[in-house]
Amino acid sequence: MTTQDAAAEAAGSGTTTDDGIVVRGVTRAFGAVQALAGVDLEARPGAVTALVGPNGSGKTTLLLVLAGLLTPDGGEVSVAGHDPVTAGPAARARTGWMPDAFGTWDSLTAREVLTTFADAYRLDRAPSRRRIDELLATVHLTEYADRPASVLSRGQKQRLGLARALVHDPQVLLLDEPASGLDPRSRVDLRQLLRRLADEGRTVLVSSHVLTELEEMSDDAVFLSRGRTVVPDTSHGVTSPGDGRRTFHVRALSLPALTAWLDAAGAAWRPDEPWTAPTTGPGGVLVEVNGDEGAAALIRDAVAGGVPLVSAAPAAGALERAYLTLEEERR
Ligand SMILES: Nc1ncnc2c1ncn2[C@@H]1O[C@H](COP(=O)(O)OP(=O)(O)OP(=O)(O)O)[C@@H](O)[C@H]1O
Repeated sequence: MTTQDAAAEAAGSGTTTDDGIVVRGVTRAFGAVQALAGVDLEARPGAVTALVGPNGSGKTTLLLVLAGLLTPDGGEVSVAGHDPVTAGPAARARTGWMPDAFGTWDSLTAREVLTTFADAYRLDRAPSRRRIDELLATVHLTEYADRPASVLSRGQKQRLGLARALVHDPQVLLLDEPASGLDPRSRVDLRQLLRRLADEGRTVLVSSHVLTELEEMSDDAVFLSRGRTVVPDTSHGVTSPGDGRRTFHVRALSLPALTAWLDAAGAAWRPDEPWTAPTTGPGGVLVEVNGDEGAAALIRDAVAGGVPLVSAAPAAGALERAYLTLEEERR
């Protein structure tokens, strides 16, 4: 069985294999502040899982626990099949960690920074040298490979931090606000890279406040509020995270033709905005589909059925709407 097969099987069965992340009832306090108050989370291989929550909800604390950099007070954690506390070296060997701000040693070159980490992971020198060259190219820092890290801009340091997280070819990637400081082109590159890593069967857990960006790259979402996992109110049409269903915005030259076809096909749809009067012209609706395959089937069948489709794309804003249903103030 390939990694992808295993990932598909895990996704299909709703269980997480040893290549994913499982968190059960994890707690962690800092003095009187209960940063994690019982977090449950599963992130599956082959998927990008978004970690979403207001300031102070515990995202960084949770990622530090998963990276083995902070010991939880209680609960169970498994990262790529290992407990980061009791099997730290084994867990860290399979985990790539990218903090929200990557501190480098300014006197080292970009290449030396990566070589230092490769050495710390006890990787063989020759293959790791090749891998470091590839990673520097992947994050568009080849030009800076032999220049001191002190000359790197904030965004370039972030990209070096991403390469650092990947240096030992980890199964699980933990990224805390990876896009902060990145320019638009680098953000697109990051999205595509994370998508590719997930498609290769890796487990990617990424926290960000930029929900539109998370929406474009994530398959599942986990919401944190006051140190707990919460399930947002999905009664207003927000796609439930983790169930593989997605909302697509579908537009056609004739709204009546589109809705009549959707009704006949038994598809679940709703207006994309309040309708004040029946329209006979062009328009769009939001349709629930079962993953990308469901979307592809919908588009194919609608076109075959004579619906004059104009566009069909993942609906923006579902994560944001889910987020806004969380009844929590920032702390
Ligand atoms: N080292 C620490 N000492 C004391 N309190 C801490 C420490 N680290 C985190 N906290 C507290 O724990 C809570 C959770 O913080 P955390 O950084 O995990 O939140 P977050 O969701 O990552 O927030 P943000 O979105 O602002 O990055 C906050 O109330 C924070 O003040």
